[in-house]
Amino acid sequence: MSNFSNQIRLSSSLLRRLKRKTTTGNPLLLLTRSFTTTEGHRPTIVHKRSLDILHDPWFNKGTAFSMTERDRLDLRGLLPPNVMSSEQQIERFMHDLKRLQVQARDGPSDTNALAKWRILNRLHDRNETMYYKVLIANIEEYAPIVYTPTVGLVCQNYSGLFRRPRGMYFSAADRGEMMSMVYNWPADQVDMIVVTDGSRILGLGDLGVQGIGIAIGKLDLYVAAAGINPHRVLPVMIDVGTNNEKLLKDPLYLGLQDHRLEGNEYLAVIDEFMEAVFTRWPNLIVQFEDFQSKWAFNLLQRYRNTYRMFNDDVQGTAGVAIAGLLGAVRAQGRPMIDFPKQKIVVAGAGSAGIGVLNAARKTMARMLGNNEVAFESAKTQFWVVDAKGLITEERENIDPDALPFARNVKEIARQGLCEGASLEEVVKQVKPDVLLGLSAVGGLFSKEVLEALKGSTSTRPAIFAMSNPTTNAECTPEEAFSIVGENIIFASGSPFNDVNLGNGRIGHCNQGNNMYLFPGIGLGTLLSGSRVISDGMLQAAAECLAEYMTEEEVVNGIIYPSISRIRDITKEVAAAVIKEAIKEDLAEGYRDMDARELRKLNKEEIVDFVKNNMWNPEYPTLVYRED
Ligand SMILES: NC(=O)C1=CN([C@@H]2O[C@H](COP(=O)(O)OP(=O)(O)OC[C@H]3O[C@@H](n4cnc5c(N)ncnc54)[C@H](O)[C@@H]3O)[C@@H](O)[C@H]2O)C=CC1
Ligand SMILES: CC(=O)C(=O)O
Ligand SMILES: [Mg+2]
Repeated sequence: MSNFSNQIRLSSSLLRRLKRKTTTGNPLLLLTRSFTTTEGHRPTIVHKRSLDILHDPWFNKGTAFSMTERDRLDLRGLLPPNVMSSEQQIERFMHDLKRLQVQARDGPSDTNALAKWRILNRLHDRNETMYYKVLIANIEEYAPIVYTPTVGLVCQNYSGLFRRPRGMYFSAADRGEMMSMVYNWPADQVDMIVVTDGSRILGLGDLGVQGIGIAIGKLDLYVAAAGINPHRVLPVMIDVGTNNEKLLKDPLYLGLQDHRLEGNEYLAVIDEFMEAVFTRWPNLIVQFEDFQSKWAFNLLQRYRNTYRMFNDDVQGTAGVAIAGLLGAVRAQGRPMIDFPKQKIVVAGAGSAGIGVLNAARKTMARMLGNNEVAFESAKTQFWVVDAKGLITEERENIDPDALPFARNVKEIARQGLCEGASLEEVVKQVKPDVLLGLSAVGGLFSKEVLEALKGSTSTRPAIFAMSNPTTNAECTPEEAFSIVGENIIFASGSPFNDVNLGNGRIGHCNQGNNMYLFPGIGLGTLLSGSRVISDGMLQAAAECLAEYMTEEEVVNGIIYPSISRIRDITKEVAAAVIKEAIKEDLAEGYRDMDARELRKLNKEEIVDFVKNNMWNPEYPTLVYRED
């Protein structure tokens, strides 16, 4: 049946209902309006009324319910009589929120930030559409509140902040029950799950069940940046215990007070969860977030060829780093193809560091001819330093994931280095083009390390202090610009203000965070209908981000877009992911757009297809129907 005749059918049932319920307003006027309704404004059918609607953030519009809708949904008398526009609602809300900012002193991570999070969270609880409208319109200001750095503070304080539950909790105590309990979630369709086991939340370590905050924050960006419908996202916490002794002793801790499951017992819980969610929602995409490194790689290999899933810390971070590293090459006035000549020191060999190293090595190898020799030679561009210093082949009990990057001892001796050499020593001897931190150690790029970087052979040394949240950044932009020099390229994982270099010049602080990629990877995968997320799709996402920046921007030290452009870059990234899925013959299509139709689209049409499928925070017309 065409949309138009659908509308007629709806309209006549609407008319019957209006005749029964409406005491004011002209039903015919409403009927006429619904005749002109377009596809995008089709009414939303709801199966609840009255207070149940007002208490449901998915459907609630608060004071913006029109009088006819109040009658239709039995809301008359349950709201103050003045009907507000959504603009007026937001004006009132923002007035309240802005009052807090007056005394804010220390930037986004001070205590006012937590108060702002509370206010925003309360809005999310009562009116989801309005919440996302506020977030999207003010993304630059509130991304640091719903995401890093404040989300870290929220996770640390989650037991105290907990009011209404959001998302689902699967615990070790639910073994054998997950296949049925997954049906407790009210939505018949879920597109995106972000799941964590809370074992490594940002750089804050094991926060157990409190890690749910990061899944919620990431999904906020899925809605705000990628336009994933908020009714179809699900934050998940898998509580397999915690090894955080403080939480184990805290009587107010909300999670299981046992040590973490290990080995096969752990795997059995994650396996059961994956099977349950993909059984109920076969078209789902699952993003793994903030799993400690020992499980991050293992689970990625275990599931990536079977399920639509990816690990954001390993794969999303890698793509963002590659885009930034290519930007840094361009900023030196060199073509991207010169990337394989860069000397890169990486501090941190966990899930994020190793993910970046593998992806950077592959990118270099591709540029050098994409063969075994190129792959071997590319690895000599990296020096990896972890908690025990420079990693060489002499390292005892070396982590297998770090092994490919262990330096040859003889070769390193010629550079005046040895196993376990300090970061300062490595930087001094290597004179790298890039110093990249994913160590979770705040201040690791000390004055001495930054002084050593002054000896870099690059015309524009690049510093990536990517650890989160703010206090875990390896250095601040002020430290970097003042010690290494004004010509550097700087990026940090959490937002910092740009640095005033005097004489009207600005030291640009880029935010090098996987938020520029994961929403587009998820959206592109969803709309392509690919059943897996291939390396090629991830590479396409990274290249799209790299190419998004203009020559003028990179020359000025701007290697990532401003957060205010996150919805636009996400649309482009999603389109690039779809294009690659089509190229690799992985695309199976989405809804009416089957694989054959998808293959016919040109680049611009793919971008339009993405744009048309992004959810916008507009109130839909609600129509009640009994179950
Ligand atoms: N900006 C972004 O988009 C992202 C940032 N991250 C950040 O990266 C950090 C690390 O994450 P993971 O790799 O998963 O953690 P992890 O705990 O698995 O790895 C940390 C690594 O740092 C090393 N390390 C510790 N102390 C060190 C020191 N003094 N010198 C050199 N290395 C040292 C450890 O040995 C380990 O190899 C976290 O702070 C996280 O927030 C992670 C993903 C994305
Ligand atoms: C950004 C992110 O995913 C992290 O810090 O873990
Ligand atoms: Mg993460």
